[in-house]
Amino acid sequence: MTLESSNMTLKITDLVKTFDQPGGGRLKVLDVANFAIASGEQVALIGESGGGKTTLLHLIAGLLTPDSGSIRLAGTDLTMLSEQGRDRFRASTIGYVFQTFNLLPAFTAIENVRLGMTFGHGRHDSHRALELLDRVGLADRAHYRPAQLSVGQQQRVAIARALAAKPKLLLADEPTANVDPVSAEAVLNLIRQSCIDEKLAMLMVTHSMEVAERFHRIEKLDEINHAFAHPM
Ligand SMILES: Nc1ncnc2c1ncn2[C@@H]1O[C@H](COP(=O)(O)OP(=O)(O)OP(=O)(O)O)[C@@H](O)[C@H]1O
Repeated sequence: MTLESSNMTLKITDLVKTFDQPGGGRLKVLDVANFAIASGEQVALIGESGGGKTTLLHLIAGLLTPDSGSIRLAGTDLTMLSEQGRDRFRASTIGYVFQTFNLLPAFTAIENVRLGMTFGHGRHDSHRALELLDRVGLADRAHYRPAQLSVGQQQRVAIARALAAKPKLLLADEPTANVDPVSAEAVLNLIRQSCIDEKLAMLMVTHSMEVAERFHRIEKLDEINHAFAHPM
């Protein structure tokens, strides 16, 4: 492994992704020659609606597979793994914060956080789960279910869950889109500080230039993606 690649948490090369179109034919959504994130680096991803930002995050998370190209994450090429292998790798290597939180409604805050560890660590570590809830300011809400929490609190639980398995890369897809402006500020600061504390690299999709400007680097998808709106 070269010095350069050892310092990279993520390295994407010649990535192509197409989708079947409902009316027939395929749409090439992504064609990215090179994209990398260094360890500990915080990158904001901006781009037009429908430009392929979520698709890129899903490929990095191994939730989708590319048509061609490679996605190296913490030294492993995702495209070489089976679906089961990708699931296991994702659980231990990636934290994902969604726009819609995706908490399980029947479980309490601490149970939701512990669920983030189930596959990653193969065990439930209640001490770390409580520590994470404490970090997001919700130690006193550990036994509340999502419906008993405010929207901003729910997103903070989701952040704690994303950190639970000690991942190497945090993916966040417009994590502040559904919270009020005051909570959005708190959620954003929390994600960024948590990544520093946990020595995590981060890729966050945002529509806000004001938010993006606080990151180490801004990546404009439309500039690195040569497939933008390219019907085949
Ligand atoms: N499963 C799918 N089947 C067919 N087309 C898809 C599928 N998923 C996404 N697409 C298409 O891929 C393109 C990119 O979608 P994607 O959700 O990645 O965009 P985005 O940049 O995240 O958009 P937004 O900012 O609006 O959330 C869109 O044109 C969409 O219609």
